[in-house]
Amino acid sequence: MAPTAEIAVNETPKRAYVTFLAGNGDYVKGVVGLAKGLRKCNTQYPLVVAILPDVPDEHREILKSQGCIVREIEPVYPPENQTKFAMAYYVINYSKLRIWEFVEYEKLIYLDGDIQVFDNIDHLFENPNGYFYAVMDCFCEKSWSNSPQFKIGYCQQCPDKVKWPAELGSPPPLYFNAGMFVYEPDLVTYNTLLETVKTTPPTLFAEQDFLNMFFRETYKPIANVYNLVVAMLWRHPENVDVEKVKVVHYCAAGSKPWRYTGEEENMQRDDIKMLVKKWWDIYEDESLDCKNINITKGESETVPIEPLVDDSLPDGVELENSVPSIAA
Ligand SMILES: O=c1ccn([C@@H]2O[C@H](COP(=O)(O)OP(=O)(O)O)[C@@H](O)[C@H]2O)c(=O)[nH]1
Ligand SMILES: OC[C@H]1O[C@H](O[C@@H]2[C@@H](O)[C@H](O)[C@@H](O)[C@H](O)[C@@H]2O)[C@H](O)[C@@H](O)[C@H]1O
Ligand SMILES: [Mn+2]
Repeated sequence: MAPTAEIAVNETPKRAYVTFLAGNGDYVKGVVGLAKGLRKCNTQYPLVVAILPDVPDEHREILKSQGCIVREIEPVYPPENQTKFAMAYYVINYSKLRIWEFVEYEKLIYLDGDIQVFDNIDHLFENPNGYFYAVMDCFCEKSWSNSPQFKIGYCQQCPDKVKWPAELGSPPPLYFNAGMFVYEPDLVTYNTLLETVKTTPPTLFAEQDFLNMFFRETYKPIANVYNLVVAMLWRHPENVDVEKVKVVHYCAAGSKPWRYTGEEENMQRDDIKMLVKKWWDIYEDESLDCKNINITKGESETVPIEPLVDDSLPDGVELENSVPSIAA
């Protein structure tokens, strides 16, 4: 029956998680933590790391020893500009756009290196194709202070608290955080992205703003359990149930676990300390190191995936049904 088996294998849709690593600094710790966290929650899929040429060999070997698929990409730069990004280093984040070229995969989930996955989210791959799935961001942190939303005090997480002024026209379209998204790579989109970026004046949040503009028509919000931007804990606690959170995004100033000192604003919160410890528990767990894994062939622990029940979206925002697949 070999031919059927071969056809079956060829038709298996290739899926993976993908992250991005630049420079010779300490973000490699974030990616190692992410690789171990994905392993701990028994994902069926590999982690691809798109690296810039400046990532040193030593870091590349560390990632390979943790079972990552390491792929070097060329940088992508925005057009010459006088823009003051919210963070100067954001200019390198345009290189994330290269992951649309990974067309050997049918669908990918992108995760920033400062993200940790604490519960299996493989079911997100079952969401209907043709859309860009991501979690809505928050505009309340100081990093947004040069934005019109911040100056007005408007945030999409609580659109009724400070309403968008009618004189400014309709409220901005729903805006996602680009630290986590579900997408389908394809070369037409890839080439259009690269062409469009050449003529798009950069703005505060660099490639995050660009991706929000580019995918505005196909963006579908998913629950914040899939990308908890930690600032939500103090900016919109009413929208967060930390017990249900599956993915944590350590993007607030001072919250990167591998650099955590507890000195910055909000970093002495019990929930931040708990989430940083959760990250370290995985990072330091040697049983999760790739070389120590000895799954007997054919055995794998199926992770129960509880149905997503989320009532934390602001009124009027439709949530894409992230229907969990039944574990195979
Ligand atoms: O020096 C750096 C800065 C950023 N990144 C990558 O770019 C992503 C986006 O940057 P960051 O998460 O710091 O942005 P934030 O989400 O905090 O705004 C990181 O998660 C890393 O994957 C990196 O590899 N090296
Ligand atoms: O290059 C722009 C970056 O913009 C986003 O980070 C922001 C955003 O989350 C704000 O809402 C927070 O206030 C801020 O702290 C944080 O840095 C993405 O997480 C990151 O992947 C990347 O796209
Ligand atoms: Mn991030």
